Amino acid sequence: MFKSGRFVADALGDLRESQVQPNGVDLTLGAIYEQVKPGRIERGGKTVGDRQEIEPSDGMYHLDRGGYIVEYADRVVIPDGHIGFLLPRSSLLRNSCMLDTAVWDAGYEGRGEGLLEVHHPIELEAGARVAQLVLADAAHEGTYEGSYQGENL
Ligand SMILES: O=c1ccn([C@H]2C[C@H](O)[C@@H](COP(=O)(O)OP(=O)(O)OP(=O)(O)O)O2)c(=O)[nH]1
Repeated sequence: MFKSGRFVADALGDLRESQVQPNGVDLTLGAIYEQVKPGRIERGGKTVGDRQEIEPSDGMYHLDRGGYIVEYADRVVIPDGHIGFLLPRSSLLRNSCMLDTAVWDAGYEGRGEGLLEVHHPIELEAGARVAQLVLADAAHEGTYEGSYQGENL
């Protein structure tokens, strides 16, 4: 069963009321990076490629077509007994953009990242709501202990 937005908000704490939605909470734009060096994914490990931060002008990002790493401004906590899914705000889709996301594991805590695909130039304000996090009940063995634990805190 998916939890209510209020439940998700209580799990994360420290959110603006405008971020609380009926079925989840909206995450906001913290920083945007452009990858400049290749990463590497091996059978036993991985490396994230170097990136350069893009600076907003007067608080606004003016993005051309391309792929960008987005860091969310909000600290996410996935409580035991749950799994998180992050979905793009539909206004991004309606503006020819997509946010690609993965599974948020039980026990993860941090300011996570996603891939923003810009298929038509767009302007995004720092702190704008860009995605919605939902939580569902889930069985799991152990909790997240990977290299992204505690990232960007
Ligand atoms: O869109 C997403 C989805 C998940 N995460 C966070 C939460 C998740 O628990 C953590 C690790 O995700 P995943 O397990 O998919 O990463 P991995 O590449 O398999 O790394 P690891 O080996 O550390 O598990 O990253 C994000 O920041 N963005």
